[in-house]
Amino acid sequence: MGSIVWGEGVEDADADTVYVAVGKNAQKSQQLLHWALNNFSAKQFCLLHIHQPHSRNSFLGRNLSGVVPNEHGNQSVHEILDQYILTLVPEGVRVHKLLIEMDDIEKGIAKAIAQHSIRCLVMGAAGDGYNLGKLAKQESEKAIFVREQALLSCNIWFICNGSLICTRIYSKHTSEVETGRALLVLNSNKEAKQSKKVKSESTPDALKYLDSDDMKEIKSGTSNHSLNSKWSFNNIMDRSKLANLMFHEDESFESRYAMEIRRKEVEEQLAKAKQEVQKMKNERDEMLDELKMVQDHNLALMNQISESHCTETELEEKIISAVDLLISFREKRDRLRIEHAHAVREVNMVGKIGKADNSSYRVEFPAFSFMEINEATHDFDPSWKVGEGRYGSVYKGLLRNMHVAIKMLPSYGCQSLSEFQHQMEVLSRVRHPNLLTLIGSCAESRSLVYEYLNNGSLESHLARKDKNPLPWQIRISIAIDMCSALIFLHSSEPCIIHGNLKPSKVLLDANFVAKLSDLGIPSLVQQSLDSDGTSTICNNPNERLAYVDPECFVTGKFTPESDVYSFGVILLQLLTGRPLSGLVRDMKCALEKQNLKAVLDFTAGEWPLYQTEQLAYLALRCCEKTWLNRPDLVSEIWSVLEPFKATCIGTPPYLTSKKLRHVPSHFVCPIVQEVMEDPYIAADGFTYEAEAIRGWLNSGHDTSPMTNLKLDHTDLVPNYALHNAILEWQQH
Ligand SMILES: Nc1ncnc2c1ncn2[C@@H]1O[C@H](COP(=O)(O)OP(=O)(O)OP(=O)(O)O)[C@@H](O)[C@H]1O
Repeated sequence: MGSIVWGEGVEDADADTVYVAVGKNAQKSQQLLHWALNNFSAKQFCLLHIHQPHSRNSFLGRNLSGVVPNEHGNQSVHEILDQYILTLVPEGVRVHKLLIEMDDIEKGIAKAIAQHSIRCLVMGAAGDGYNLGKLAKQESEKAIFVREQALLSCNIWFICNGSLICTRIYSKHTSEVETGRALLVLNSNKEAKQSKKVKSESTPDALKYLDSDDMKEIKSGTSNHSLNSKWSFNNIMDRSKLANLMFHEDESFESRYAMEIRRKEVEEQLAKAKQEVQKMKNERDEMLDELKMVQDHNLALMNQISESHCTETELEEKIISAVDLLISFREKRDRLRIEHAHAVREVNMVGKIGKADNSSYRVEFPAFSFMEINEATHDFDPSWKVGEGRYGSVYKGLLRNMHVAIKMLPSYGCQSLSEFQHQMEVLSRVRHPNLLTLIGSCAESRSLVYEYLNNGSLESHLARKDKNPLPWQIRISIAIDMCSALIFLHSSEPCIIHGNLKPSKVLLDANFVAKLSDLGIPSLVQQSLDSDGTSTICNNPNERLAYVDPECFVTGKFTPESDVYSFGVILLQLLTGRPLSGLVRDMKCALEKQNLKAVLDFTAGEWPLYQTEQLAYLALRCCEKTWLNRPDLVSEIWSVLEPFKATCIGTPPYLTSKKLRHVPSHFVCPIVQEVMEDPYIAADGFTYEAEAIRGWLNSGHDTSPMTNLKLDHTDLVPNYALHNAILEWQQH
């Protein structure tokens, strides 16, 4: 069915305009208009009338007093509406008119709401039922869309007899419809509360602060009113039914709309989820790429590691084979050295055999005449006498430009000339850096010519303690020198026993190198006294017997252990500087009390206590009465003394004392006792003057000049470091 719309000033209407639906009944319409004017503060109102042209109860033709319609039609409706406005509306309030021609009032109202975006509508509640929902259903989808766009919501106030019956929200897509329905049926406080939420700006002042209780009152008021007027009540119920019906018809549309909204939301969520999934896929792909890279890298590293392992194994094998090769080369080198040494020896032997005179093999041993001896000693001037012992006087002398010490043997030990010379030859072959060198002899005067040592004997140094006491380093160095000489003697073939070891027989050279003197003298002298030729002791009961092995008094014979005993006593004297009496006892006592300091001679300086204690125990063992309990010279005594070599031989502080030592001892060749010009290291580890050690080796020796032990080889290595040190020292 078509419709005609007349609007006067409607184009000026806005969202705040309050529409009042006026009908055929002038009284009710006036009540509506009154109520709207009283309850809305809006400045614009619009009278909405649905004209039913084909109805016999048409509004047209009636006047305010309900007169019959005339033929002027629409013009009359406007007049009537104008009359409403003139009589009811106060000044300052604008009122428009909206006239819609349609046979169905509900459709007309719905159309007006949709077309004019009515937000606020006041209409009668006791009139004919307006089925707004039906209208909505009949509208086309396009119309629905238009209405949804234009009509967000429309508040409808239902007025009956000048009072508000209920309010309703006409909407297609909000839950406010629910609220509207709740208000319409007026059956709960909760619903009334919800109604409060839907108040628009156009809500009448009277309703603005309505709560559930207010709504209850409205309900009760309405109910009371309905009780008073059955017609009104029934009419309201009809309206309620109508509204419910309208609502249910709207419900399917609402649900579709809700579903559409939901669908859109779901689609949006789905799109978001898809984006997320895509993003995660991308991330996963990136991570997979990275993982692949890492795996590749890992594989490459593993390959490298395995290659490294292979290389390592190969290198290890190479090292092992190189070591094997080195060992075999060394063995070969050693074999060659031995062969070389043998070859050299054989060459020397052949050379010697080739010489007509076998005596040339003998060490050249000067024989001095009595005249020379006499001259050297200035006619045995007592002022040139340096000492006198049991076996004769000792003179200092200058013989063939050499400073010598000449020992005059007693005449009672007279031997034949040949015997004396033979004995001299034997003694002259016994050479060691720590043995007083026998330079020559004078058979005529039965004198022996020795190198002269200008630092006197150990006895004299121990006796004058107050004047320049020997430092502990020199004392230990002396013990080392003595031990070295004894090892040499005892290891000689045949074994040579000193047999008269005591401090007076330990002479010190300019460098405080100790040299044992008087080797073989007792036997030389005793041979003439004792027919059996063995070494026996003189039974003089004096102090010198303190150095004699107690077992010799029982057996009457000297043994290598006898020298060890004497060495022990001298070592105790070196440590303590004490007289012989009670020396062993005091040392034992001190060690038992762990108070070595009590007996040590601290004029020698600060002894290294731990090592010194070792020496003290060693000395006591040497002094054991039973020779079996005494320590072995090489394996025990030397092993204790040797570590001191680095500290005590050729090192400060005593070397720095020019008063004591002018030349560092390690600059001096142990064989020739002169500062070395061309130092060479032999197989024994000692350094010698090249010419001296070569002479030693060439004369058939294969033993160390220092230890008399067999040399591993006869190779000599130049000692450049020592050579430089000597040169540097000589320059200063
Ligand atoms: N080569 C020498 N250089 C310097 N002084 C020496 C030399 N030989 C001996 N003397 C000195 O002569 C002193 C006498 O020594 P000698 O060996 O004759 O007798 P002794 O050892 O004192 O006693 P005895 O021989 O009766 O046991 C020594 O104490 C020493 O001072």
